[in-house]
Amino acid sequence: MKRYSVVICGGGSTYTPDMIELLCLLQDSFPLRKVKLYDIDAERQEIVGKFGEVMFRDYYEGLEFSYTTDPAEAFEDIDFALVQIRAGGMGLRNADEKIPYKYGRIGQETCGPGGLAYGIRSVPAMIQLVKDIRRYSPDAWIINYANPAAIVAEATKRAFPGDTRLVNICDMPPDVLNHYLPFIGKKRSDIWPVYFGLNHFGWFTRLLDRKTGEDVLPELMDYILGHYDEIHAQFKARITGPTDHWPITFLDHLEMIRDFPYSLPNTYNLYYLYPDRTYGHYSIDHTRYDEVVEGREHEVFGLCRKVAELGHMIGTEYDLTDKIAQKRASIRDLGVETVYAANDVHAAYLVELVISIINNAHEPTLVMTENKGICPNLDPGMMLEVTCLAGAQELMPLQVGEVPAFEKGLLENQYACEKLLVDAIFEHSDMKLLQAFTENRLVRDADVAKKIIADFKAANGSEWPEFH
Ligand SMILES: NC(=O)c1ccc[n+]([C@@H]2O[C@H](COP(=O)([O-])OP(=O)(O)OC[C@H]3O[C@@H](n4cnc5c(N)ncnc54)[C@H](O)[C@@H]3O)[C@@H](O)[C@H]2O)c1
Ligand SMILES: O=P(O)(O)OC[C@H]1O[C@H](O[C@H]2[C@H](O)[C@@H](O)[C@@H](O)O[C@@H]2CO)[C@H](O)[C@@H](O)[C@@H]1O
Ligand SMILES: [Mn+2]
Repeated sequence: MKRYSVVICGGGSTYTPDMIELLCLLQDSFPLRKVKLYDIDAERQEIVGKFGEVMFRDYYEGLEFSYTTDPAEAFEDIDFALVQIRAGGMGLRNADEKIPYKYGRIGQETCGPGGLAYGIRSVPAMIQLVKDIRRYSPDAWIINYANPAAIVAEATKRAFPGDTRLVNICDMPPDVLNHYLPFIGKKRSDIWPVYFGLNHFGWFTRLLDRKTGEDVLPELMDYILGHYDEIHAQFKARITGPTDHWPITFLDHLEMIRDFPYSLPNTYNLYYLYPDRTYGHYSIDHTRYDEVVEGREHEVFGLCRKVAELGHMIGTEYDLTDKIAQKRASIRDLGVETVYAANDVHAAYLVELVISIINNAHEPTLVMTENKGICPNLDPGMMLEVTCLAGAQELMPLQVGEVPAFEKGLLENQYACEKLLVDAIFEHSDMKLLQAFTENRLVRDADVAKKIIADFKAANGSEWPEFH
């Protein structure tokens, strides 16, 4: 079997250690000859790079591993670029999330005004990154997680028209399935999902059993509504404290399902449909940024430093020998647990896509792709997150059909906002920038938009492009 070369862009990402572990677990399904990390922050990346040196030395015989800040070194001779950069870093995520609260608006990483500011940084960063990758490895697959994925997808659609090996993905929809499918005795690999929406604003409308073709979403909805109090208590019991973001999110999500019990929504829909409730989860003094720095970043980097200090994982409390031996079978049987307090479905979802591509397996995978009639009553230019069959040459979208009035109204408004923002970035247009912020359901008011934009401009300094 061919052995592949992979570069992880954003090597200093808190998700990289989990990704490295998964690559060790999947040596048979996704055999590698080379793994490189690439980042613009050498110091941050070195924390993960030193960890990767130990893990790969212990568990990946013959693999060539390195980490660099040099694009030429990073992008020469690669088959897959796995992208998880954070343009502007966590410091500006803090600004994205705190500034809107100053004006009574939700501060969130990818939604609302914070997501728009994030998009203003991510678009130029991603366009440069793709250009750099294409310069050295024109045929490499670029699988992108960098957010805000909806805005990045809209911008890269325009900047790289026809680039069928540039794919934007999100781990939220599979995470929603991981939370609910077990209620009907299923897991993700048992079903073909039918989903539509923009990234972080979508709905599952059918869940087709891969054996029988039967739509099991009605069964799942019946189960949820029939056992609502029991599930609510179960989800509530998972909340360990006021900063336990995901269990709190999924409790709100369960209540949203009860209000709109005909489809399975994305958790991010909560921001748009329940803005008062989601606004109240945070404040100008404390947002998700604080929880991530105190939580995932602290835990993951602490672990990386410990393993680097030990110089080995084999024979220590971090030994993965048994787990690797057990898991080397297949991605499909991969349990979602990992040794890290951080993420699970994040790495698994991306590698599942890659394995489908290298095997030309045409697995059903949610990715962002141009509408062009998939949902005929939505703007044809929308970068819709829909089910595509992932093959070696391209990802082929499944048709969805007309969407209902409620979802159509929400998505057309959100797309107008995202499209205007990308217009503003490409045209350096102050007017379109103000229109994009004012259009957004979480801003709505031009006076508020002007104040938020002014504060974002000050906070972003040189990271904020010229608008006139
Ligand atoms: N699509 C999804 O569903 C999904 C899921 C989880 C995380 N993410 C995204 O993945 C990214 C990483 O998340 P994180 O919390 O680990 O971030 P992080 O801040 O921990 O790490 C991001 C890394 O990217 C680096 N970076 C920034 N700009 C870069 C550039 N131009 N070139 C190379 N490296 C660059 C930073 O120096 C940093 O080391 C974020 O954009 C996050 O929003 C997306
Ligand atoms: O607030 P963060 O940095 O913890 O997470 C923001 C990201 O949240 C989603 O990714 C989730 C993922 O869906 C969940 O299963 C688990 O792995 O945690 C991830 C992040 O913690 C969302 O899809 C991303 O776009 C966000 O960046
Ligand atoms: Mn996402």
